[in-house]
Amino acid sequence: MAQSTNTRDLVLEILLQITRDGEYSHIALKNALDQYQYLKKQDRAFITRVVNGTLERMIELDYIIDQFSKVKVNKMKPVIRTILRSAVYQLKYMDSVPASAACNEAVKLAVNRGFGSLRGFVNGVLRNIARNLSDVKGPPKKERLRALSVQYSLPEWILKEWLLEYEEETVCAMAEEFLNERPLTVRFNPDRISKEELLKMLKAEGVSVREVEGISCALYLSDVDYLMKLESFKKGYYQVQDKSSMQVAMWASPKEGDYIIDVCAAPGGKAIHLAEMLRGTGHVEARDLTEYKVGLIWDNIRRSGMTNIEAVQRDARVRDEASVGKADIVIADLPCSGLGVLGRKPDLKYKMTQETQRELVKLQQEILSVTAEYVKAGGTLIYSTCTIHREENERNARWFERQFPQFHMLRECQNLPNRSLGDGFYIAMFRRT
Ligand SMILES: C[S@@+](CC[C@H](N)C(=O)[O-])C[C@H]1O[C@@H](n2cnc3c(N)ncnc32)[C@H](O)[C@@H]1O
Repeated sequence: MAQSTNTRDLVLEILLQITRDGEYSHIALKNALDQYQYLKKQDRAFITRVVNGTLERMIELDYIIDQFSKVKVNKMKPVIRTILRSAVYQLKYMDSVPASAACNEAVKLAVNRGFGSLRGFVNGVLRNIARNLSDVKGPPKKERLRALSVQYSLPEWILKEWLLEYEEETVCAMAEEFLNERPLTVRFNPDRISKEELLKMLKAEGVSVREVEGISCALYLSDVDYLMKLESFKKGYYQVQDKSSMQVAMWASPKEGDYIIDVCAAPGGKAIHLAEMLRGTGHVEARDLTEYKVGLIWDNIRRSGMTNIEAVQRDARVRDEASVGKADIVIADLPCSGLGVLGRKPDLKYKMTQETQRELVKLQQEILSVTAEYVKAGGTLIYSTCTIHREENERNARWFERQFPQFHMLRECQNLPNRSLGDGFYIAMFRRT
């Protein structure tokens, strides 16, 4: 693989945006790949792989670097530590990159970024790592948390929390799962295109497709270079949506003519699924907080071709008098710590803190209290998150039942991240009596 310094500079820039400037990984990557559409397919794949891989394995990479550098990673300048991290990722996890290329290109990057005085340091640390990588031992087993943290690149506080709630075997299986490559899952609208026609179209576009067991309108796509460029995507035949998140509309099972409010809907996956299930009848109001998010929903609505759905800017914490007692179904797919989707958004594990998690539990309760009122008698409320943290899930559901006895729970489910089930996800369905 002969990636140029420019490609690696792009990797460096994206990683800095994420780790130094706080941008979300999926947004930083998407913006860069949108901007550099002209790059060769293999360069784009290299950028995606190194950015995601470096984030996925960052704790382990830092541990390795710290074994060979006098200056510890957390004391380094952001540019230098980011160059070293992504170079060590290539050394350890990308057989296709020769060690000499990973080291030389890292030195060039440091020089180009104005750190010529550190070329000897970068070169020395990386060559030393390249020579001795196979001898690096993890922390001793007696430091159990630290050893697991380095093995799975998960912050210790997250592991500690999960170990209180799940068996160690389960925690390790989930942690392992987050490091596996995840398929791109899409849901197509059978009213717009038959499965046979879509499979034919995707094949002609060079995309490999696998069917999803148990969900006839879902497909796994691979060999996708740039989704937005595919005619099949632009025509709105399908939406990107994980298998577990498709459960929301399937559980809600709307009937023709239903009025549905999705109070936190962007980018619109579940709301559009519901609009499709209404088959042109009824109405879905897909709300979100900001103009930007509402714009994202509109983009997807337009692409989907559905006309029984609209996107509306509204703060779910603020009571909307006009909606009280009006909805057959309310979807509360609320902001959460997102620790069930670390396989897709690896940076979340470094951004999330216990304090933020606690604040999110309060926010979820606040939004549930306001929006539950929109459900009409006999109507349904679905609460969901993409996390596996019980405080945000089962315990919030119990809290809701105590606070709102006019609702009773019909069913709930905690999906743990798993290759066949999809992302980590929680759903609870309540009926208003
Ligand atoms: C888990 S995401 C929703 C995903 C969406 N249901 C889907 O299937 O595509 C949570 C959403 O809540 C939105 N949000 C956060 N605070 C909000 C608030 N106070 N009012 C409305 N939406 C809010 C976020 O902007 C984010 O888009």
